[in-house]
Amino acid sequence: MTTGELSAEQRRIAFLHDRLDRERAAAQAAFDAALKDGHEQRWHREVAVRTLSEQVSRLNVADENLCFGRIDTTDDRVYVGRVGLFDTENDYEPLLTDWRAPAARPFYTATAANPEGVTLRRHFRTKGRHLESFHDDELQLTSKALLDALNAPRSDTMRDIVATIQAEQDEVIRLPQRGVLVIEGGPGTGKTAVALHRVAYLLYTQRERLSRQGVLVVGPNPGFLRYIGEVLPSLGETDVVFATPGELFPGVRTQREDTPELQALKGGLAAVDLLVEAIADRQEVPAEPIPVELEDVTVPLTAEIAEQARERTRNAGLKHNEAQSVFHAALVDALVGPALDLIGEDWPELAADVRRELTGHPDVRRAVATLWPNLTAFGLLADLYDGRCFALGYPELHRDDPHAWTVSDVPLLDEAAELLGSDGAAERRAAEERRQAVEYAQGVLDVIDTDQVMHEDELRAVDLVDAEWLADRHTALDHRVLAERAAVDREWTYGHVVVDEAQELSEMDWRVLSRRSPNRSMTIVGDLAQRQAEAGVRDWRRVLAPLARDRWEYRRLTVNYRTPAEIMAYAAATLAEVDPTAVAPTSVRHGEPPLEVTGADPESFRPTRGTFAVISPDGPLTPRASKGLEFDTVVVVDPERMTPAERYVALTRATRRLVVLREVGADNVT
Ligand SMILES: Nc1ncnc2c1ncn2[C@@H]1O[C@H](COP(=O)(O)OP(=O)(O)OP(=O)(O)O)[C@@H](O)[C@H]1O
Repeated sequence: MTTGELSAEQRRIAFLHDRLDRERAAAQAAFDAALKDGHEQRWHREVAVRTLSEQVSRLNVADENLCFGRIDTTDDRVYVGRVGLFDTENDYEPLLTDWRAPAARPFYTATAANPEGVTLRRHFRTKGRHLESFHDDELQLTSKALLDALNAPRSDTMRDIVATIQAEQDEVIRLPQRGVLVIEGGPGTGKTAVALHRVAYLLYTQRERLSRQGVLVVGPNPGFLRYIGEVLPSLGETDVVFATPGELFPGVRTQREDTPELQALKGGLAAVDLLVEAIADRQEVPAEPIPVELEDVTVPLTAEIAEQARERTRNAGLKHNEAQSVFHAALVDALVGPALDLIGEDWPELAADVRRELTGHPDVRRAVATLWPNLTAFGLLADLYDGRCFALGYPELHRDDPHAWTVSDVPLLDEAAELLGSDGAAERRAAEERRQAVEYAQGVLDVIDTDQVMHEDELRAVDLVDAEWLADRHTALDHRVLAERAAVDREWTYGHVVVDEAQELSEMDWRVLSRRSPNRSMTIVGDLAQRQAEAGVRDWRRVLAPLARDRWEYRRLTVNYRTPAEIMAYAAATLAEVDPTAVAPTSVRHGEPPLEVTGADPESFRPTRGTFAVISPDGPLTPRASKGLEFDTVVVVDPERMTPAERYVALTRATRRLVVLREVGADNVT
């Protein structure tokens, strides 16, 4: 690196920052103008405001590490960065190429064996707008830039890896979005990083469609979602919904986890049959006849009559709630004959009169509400856990507070909602929202109409549009952020779904996800050797067969970017306990061997620099909660009290130093 070359590159980078500033100023000015624009129709203005504000935020995050690389081929030079910048005065020549664009690809994939025409690959190290240094690699696999990135101390949140994506990762990131993609790899192979960069890549290539439907990223717990939450915004992407499996049913608050046995029971496919039974159990026949007091006679609604109506209704094959009106009609049908017998007279209109009286009769309505009640998913499950489970032969489902929802209840709630069908609440809510929208629109039109004194031949707003039409336009452009709209709508379907730590999900969880992704465009990320949940995945094929039939691809990542080789070698014995045939990923870095100590205070290992965690079966960070996370220094307390899979996860969280601590009392663990 000569001084002349460095200053030439410095000038280039300063020039790119200057361009970025100009583009940002132009986007900001257009955004301000769109906000103030009173002439443009409201919905056009709102679309413009939204698009421009997204553009401004995308350009805002590009300041840090704007340009991080350059590739030269025999006839071209490409600067690679976080966003694309173009020379508007020169036929839109690219000045900086977005890392996701095809032209940037050789930056990640060229190797000495397969240079793809690349004669030079240069990595820049910048601080703010200043270029501190650069280095050229000889297209070797582990470049200095990668090692610098991996050796840097970690922070509380994961960072993006755009500057150092490796070839095997790049291939996965850019795979076309067809069907389901499973990415498997050992600890630290960058599965999470790759899945998130893949989301950014898909949003770049299909922004229009994906930002309308949104992308859902499912992670194991809120701590993990906080840890990965900054990666996509740092890449300028915000239309992404993050959720844990326990948050996938709108309105549920999960307070705890079930025992492993209950998780297995609730997570297996047999739970669908259990719910079907529980619903059937709510379609009752009366123990004692229910009197229906007609004007002239009292007809007993007997068990036989109810049974007859129930069979007819069940044969109609509708969902429970949607079948309630069928049951009502069937019950009336079944009551007409006995009523006529009791009246003991017969004239042509009598049957029709009796039928009319029965149909509107409050006793019949009340009987319908008892024998075939309208049910919510919450109501069905709470009633099951409260006591009905005994009669159904599942006493273990009983709990004192039936409303204390657990994470494994969530797929049951979703399945129940699916089986029950609409209870009418959503329709009633939608009708009320619609009524309010029309009322509001009418108010707007009234104001416009009275505000302006017009000549009588002039067309007025109310001559051109009516409140219904205006309300339609308003509803079509619902500008709540996508995450807010999706979170409250159980039937929301996403353009793409990413599932991280996917090995933990039960068969019932997969059914929920398949309902959120009817086009089955999914990226599934996991490692079977790290599975801790009893009801989790043991074989990808078993999960994927009902989900995607044969429309899925499988890719494996093989290089460990987190854990030094010495720590991986130590964890190998545990991996063999989990699965003797499993192969550990190859670490890129070396470091110190793990330290084994007995009876010390875990806090005494807290380093002066970098992140630190104590992973213990008693917490505060349990092996389960440490899934997917990493820390510079990790103390693993009493690994023998962990299952092999828990121990494997705990031992592979350290980026630098691992201490294995035995025989400390729980009191010592803070
Ligand atoms: N190409 C890369 N350049 C720089 N850092 C990388 C690269 N690939 C992965 N890393 C880093 O390696 C670490 C591990 O990555 P990540 O958490 O995505 O792995 P994982 O496969 O999901 O691990 P686990 O299965 O243990 O959860 C992270 O700090 C990530 O930023």
